[in-house]
Amino acid sequence: MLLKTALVQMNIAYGDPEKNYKTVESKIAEAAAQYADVVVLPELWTTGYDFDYMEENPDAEATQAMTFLSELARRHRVNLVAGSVAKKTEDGLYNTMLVFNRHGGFVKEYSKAHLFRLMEEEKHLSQGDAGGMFKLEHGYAAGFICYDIRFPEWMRTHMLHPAHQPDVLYVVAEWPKPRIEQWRALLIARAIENQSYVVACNRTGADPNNTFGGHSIVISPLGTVLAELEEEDTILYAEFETEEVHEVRENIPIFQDRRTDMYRL
Ligand SMILES: O=C(O)CCC(=O)C(=O)O
Repeated sequence: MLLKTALVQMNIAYGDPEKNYKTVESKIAEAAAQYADVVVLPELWTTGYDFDYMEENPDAEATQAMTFLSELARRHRVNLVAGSVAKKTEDGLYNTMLVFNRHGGFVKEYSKAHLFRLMEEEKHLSQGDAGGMFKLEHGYAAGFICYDIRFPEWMRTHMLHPAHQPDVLYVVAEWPKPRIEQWRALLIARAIENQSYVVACNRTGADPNNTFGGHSIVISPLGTVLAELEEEDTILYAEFETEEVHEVRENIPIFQDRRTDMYRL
C-alpha cells in the first residue's frame, strides 16, 4: 500500500497544554489537507518535560487528550500515531504513546519501556512493561519512544512476533541536539537490521534544560533516507510502498538466517 506519512516537527510550549493543543489541531488539519494517511506527533507534546506540571496535571488520566485526538482523527479522516502524553494509572505515571485510526477509533497505547536517566525520567515516571505492536490500515507496525531506539533487542523483539511482523517502525521523540548524529545513526541502523521503514518524529526548539535537534526522518528498509528535516518547525512528508519490505526480506533473508542456537554465552 502507498502510505503518505506526515511528521509534525513542532516546538512544544513547556508546561502549556493549551498552546500545544492549538498547534497540534492546526498541524493535523494542515497534514490532512495534504492527504496524509498517517500523522505522527512528537513525544510528550502536551507539556514537554515539565514534570511538575505532569504530576499536578488536571488531565492526569489523559482523558481530554484522548478525546481530542480521537475527534481530530475522525474529523480529518487521518490515522494518528499521536506522539506521547503523560498518563497516570493506579500503578504510576507513564510516558504513553497513543494511536488512533481514521474513524477516531482507539488502536493502541504504549508506555515508554526504557526511561532516560539523563533527563531524570526514572525519578518521575514508571516504565512500561508491554510491547508497542499495532495494526493500522497499512498493516502491522510498532511504536517506540525516544531512548527506546538505543535498545536494538527491544525493536528486534517486535520483529520476531510469531504472527505479525511489522513493516513500519514509528518513533516519537524529544531528542536533544548535542546527540543528533547518534539519533540519525541509530535510526538508520534500526531500519537496516530490521528491514523495515522507520518513521521518526522529533521535536524542535528548547525547554529550560535542553535544546532539541529536530531531524525528523523517514528511512527505507535498505537504510536510505527518503526525507529529513533540519531544525525547522514544520511538517515532513514522505510516501512509500509498504510492500517493499517483503522484497528486501526475501533478497537477504536475515530472519531465516538467525543462529538462535548460538545467541547465548
Ligand atoms: O538517548 C538519548 O540520547 C536521548 C533520549 C531522550 O532524550 C529521551 O528518551 O527522552
